[in-house]
Amino acid sequence: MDLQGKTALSGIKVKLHDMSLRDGMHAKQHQISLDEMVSIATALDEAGMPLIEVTHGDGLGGSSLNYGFPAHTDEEYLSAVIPKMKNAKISALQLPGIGTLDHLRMAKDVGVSCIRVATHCTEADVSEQHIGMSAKMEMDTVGFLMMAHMVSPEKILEQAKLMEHYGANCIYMTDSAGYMLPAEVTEKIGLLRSELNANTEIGFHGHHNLAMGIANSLAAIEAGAARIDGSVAGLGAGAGNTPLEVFVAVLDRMGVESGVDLYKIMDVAEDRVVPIMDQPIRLDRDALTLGYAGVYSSFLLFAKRAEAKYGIQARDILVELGRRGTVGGQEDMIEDLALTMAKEKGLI
Ligand SMILES: C[C@H](O)CC(=O)C(=O)O
Ligand SMILES: [Mn+2]
Repeated sequence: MDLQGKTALSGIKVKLHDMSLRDGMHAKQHQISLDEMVSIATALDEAGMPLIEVTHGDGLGGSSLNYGFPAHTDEEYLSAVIPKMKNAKISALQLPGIGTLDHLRMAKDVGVSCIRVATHCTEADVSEQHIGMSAKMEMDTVGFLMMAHMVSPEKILEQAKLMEHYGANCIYMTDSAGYMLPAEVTEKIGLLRSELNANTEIGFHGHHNLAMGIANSLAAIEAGAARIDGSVAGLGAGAGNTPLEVFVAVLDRMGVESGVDLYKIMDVAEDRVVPIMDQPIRLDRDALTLGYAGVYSSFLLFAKRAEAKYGIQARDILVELGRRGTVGGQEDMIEDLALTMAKEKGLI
């Protein structure tokens, strides 16, 4: 049975980038074992996934009281996975201020091919050193602008141009809160595509907090994005990332070439990723609140833990975090806020 119809995207090629073993680390409180990492990464490689990200959820050097201590160091994870890859390239995320240039050198030494330097969407200027060094080491160098719903298309473009100028060969527009609707993705990616250098690739990283992961990723491709992030079975922060096995099925139906085998990636989801989940990745009321209120997806488990500790509903904490315009890096404010709210309510 021919399941494909001809669509406006037929024949387009897109590069998928798996986040299960990096963004998924948030959902696993950074406790994925080495065996689980290797088992999922080798199955993804076998399925034809071209790029796989591996590190602490908050990138190289994320291991800390603020972000959470992982089961293993980044170097241990990377050194376990990279030698097992037949075709897939491994990327590492790096947030300046968390990851250092020494982490970057370590990543290069153990065989990481792609460095993604992430900053808040108004702070690209802090990425100059990291992007510059990664480009100098001739790595695939990506600038990753987080919480991109908080600013105008023109601001995103201004920040993207800085990253491009520092040496990034690809710029990501990142919907960290899963807040965006397709029209916003179209506008922002479209502006980047028309104004950045023609040989600079554009990427999109979505979260599924309003169930828009697939629709937003399609809008991004239509507007000119060549790389799309997602994670198998959606294993990622909040309601997870764009679920890759679903996205591959949709791309197949649309005639878009991803090079990923649909049945094999379905099996990775079912047989390897779902069994390691601590809780089902689903749009519960708290994950939905992230998307509705525009809150950083990694805050979800922090808010749930604060609810358990102080008796304030995670939803109320998240709404207040959104109202205050908090961004990644302010994880310590969550407990502080819950404590204040509990005192105001006379709970403690
Ligand atoms: C450090 C964050 O988890 C990066 C990311 O995946 C996002 O902003 O979304
Ligand atoms: Mn993310």
